[in-house]
Amino acid sequence: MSWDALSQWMLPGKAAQNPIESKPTDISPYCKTKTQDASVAAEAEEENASTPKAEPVRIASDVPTFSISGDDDIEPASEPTPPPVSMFPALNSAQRASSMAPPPKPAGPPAMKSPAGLMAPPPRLSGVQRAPPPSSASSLRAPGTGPLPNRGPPIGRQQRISATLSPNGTAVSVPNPRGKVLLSPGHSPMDWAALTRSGNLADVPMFQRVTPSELKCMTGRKGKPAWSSWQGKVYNITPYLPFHPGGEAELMKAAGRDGAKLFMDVHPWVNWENMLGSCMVGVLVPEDYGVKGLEEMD
Ligand code: HEM
Repeated sequence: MSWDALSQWMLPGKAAQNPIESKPTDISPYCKTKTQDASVAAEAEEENASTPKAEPVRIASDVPTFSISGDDDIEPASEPTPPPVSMFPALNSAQRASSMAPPPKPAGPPAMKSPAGLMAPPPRLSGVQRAPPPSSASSLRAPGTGPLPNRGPPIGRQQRISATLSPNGTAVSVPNPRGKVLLSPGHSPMDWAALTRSGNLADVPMFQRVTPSELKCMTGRKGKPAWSSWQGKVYNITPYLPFHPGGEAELMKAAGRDGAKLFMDVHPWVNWENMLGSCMVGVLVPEDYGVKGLEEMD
């Protein structure tokens, strides 16, 4: 197949007129904060105290001694400073004597304390059917109904082109002022070129003389073929309908009548005769063509 077959459908010198070509971070329960670290260490110390352990032999001189009131202001870094004892309210104050009631406990069942000091998980709702967890495979499954993505238009239906692919593969919306359609698979211009070479597509036994009223009859509806005339010749445009880049509906406007004006208004650079040569039915004759001939014979 050669592209030459397509270029011959363009009228010489007209192709150039074609405008187309041209919350702060969530910390996991396993990730402890500094305060959690301190409490966990305190718990561990308590546990150690209750567990009997072998005591190492200690030499009294190893124990460091400190003087609180002394001038020595160097504190050993290894010993943590004991937290200051709260002196408020004062030991002899009325507030202490009245002994304030503790804050009320929250209503509801007491929260279970887990060994790690973490909150217990919320109770499960009994009787509630849980939905299965979304699986990654479900997103790969084809939907039961509706169109599938990226499959193009349904076969047998033409759709106006409204998007194309950019060089990086993303869909780009483009204006389609010319009204081109997406042709269904197997109906490209190349396919049409191959079909026209395969034989005669006029669907008539021999060349016909077609009167205007006969042409008017061939509308492509009610089982009749669609014929159209161009410069005195009549063509069967039915086989070309699914191949027409402008869509079937547009082409059907020329059915049953002279299509020259419509054709030239849209694409004067297209070569009708070359494209539809194998669809030629015959020639257009005046309405009284046959009658006149018979009258002359009388
Ligand atoms: C009957 C013979 C016809 C033939 C052989 C024919 C052929 C073509 C071709 C080859 C194209 C593509 C043009 C391009 O890519 O530059 C086209 C497009 C188009 N045709 Fe036709 N056509 C015919 C009749 C008609 C008629 C009668 C109409 C309108 C009533 C029409 C409307 C369109 C439109 C809107 C487009 C898309 C826009 C464009 O390409 O300019 N065509 N046609």
